[in-house]
Amino acid sequence: MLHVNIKKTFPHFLLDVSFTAEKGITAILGPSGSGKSLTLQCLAGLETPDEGIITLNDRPFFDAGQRVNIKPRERKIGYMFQNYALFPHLTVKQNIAFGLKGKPKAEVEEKVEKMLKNMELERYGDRYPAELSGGQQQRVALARALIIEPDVLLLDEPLSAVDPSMKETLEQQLLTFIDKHFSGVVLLVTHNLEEADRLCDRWIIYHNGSVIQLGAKEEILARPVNVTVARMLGYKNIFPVANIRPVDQGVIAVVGDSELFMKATSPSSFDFVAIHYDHLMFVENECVNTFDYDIVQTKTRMNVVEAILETKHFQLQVKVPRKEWSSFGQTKKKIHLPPEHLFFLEK
Ligand SMILES: Nc1ncnc2c1ncn2[C@@H]1O[C@H](COP(=O)(O)OP(=O)(O)OP(=O)(O)O)[C@@H](O)[C@H]1O
Repeated sequence: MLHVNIKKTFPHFLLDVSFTAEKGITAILGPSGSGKSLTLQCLAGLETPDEGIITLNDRPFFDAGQRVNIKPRERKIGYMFQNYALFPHLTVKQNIAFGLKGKPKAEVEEKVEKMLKNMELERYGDRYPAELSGGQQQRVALARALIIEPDVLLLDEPLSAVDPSMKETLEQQLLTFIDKHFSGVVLLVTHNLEEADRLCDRWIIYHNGSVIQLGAKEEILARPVNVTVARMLGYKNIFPVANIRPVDQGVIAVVGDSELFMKATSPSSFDFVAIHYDHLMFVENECVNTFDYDIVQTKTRMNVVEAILETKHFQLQVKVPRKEWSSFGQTKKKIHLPPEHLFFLEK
């Protein structure tokens, strides 16, 4: 298990993060400038934290208190940089061998040959990066990171430079090659929610140099801890709560001049109530949390309709498959907010 608890101060930025990561791929997800790459650099030993510790299975890489700071090479951390950062003047073989500098020639050659085979690059060893496709460059970068037989693999925005038409293929390819040839801790930095969703089951959410939520992806998606995380995850239906009162089997939240029944316990503090658009339901009959609506706006994207609905009390944003929209959304004119899917959010 990788254990990270570090602080690093710059004149205009404070990184103060604590998390653990186990075998498998964990996403570090957050907006630009939130400290994701800086964390990877501290892990790899390219930046030195001011305070804290970094350990892998209790082996310290860094411990400010004990004055431990293991050299980058000795940490056995594979690092795939943003945009791959391949050396343009070196061949594929030389790029892959880069991390083995100082090792006996025969050992280097043997390892490079094996890596070329593993990454299906046998025919490209003597080419230069500019003579490769995007997918081949990606595999060279992965080979260069894996050749040191790392215990931890760091991937910094591995798909950000990829042409959108190739993204899905290269994403799948990356996943396949990692699955086949690496079994340790992988940290994947991204600011792309869909990418994190497809590649990782565990997420660490960054904001302004701090971890604001971490855990299983499904739990984070279902229950973001605050409005910042909720907005990052694409929640649009977030309403300020004026007051709450406990009732039988739940809580009533006063939202504007309306009341919403929630299957929840009274929180100690509350600012907003939220619901994911997946949980909104078009209905015909009147029941609790059911509102008539007018359609204010619709946008059709591929097979999905995004619509803004206006009830007497608030606007709701829905996203439904086109088929469902034509059979329900346009005709039923009542929307239901299921009490079990409404939850409280803090600022
Ligand atoms: N060596 C440095 N000196 C001063 N400030 C730095 C240094 N390295 C990073 N920072 C600052 O730390 C902050 C976080 O940078 P970082 O590159 O980690 O962000 P990020 O989340 O990876 O962003 P992006 O997604 O855009 O790559 C930024 O405000 C950056 O300016």
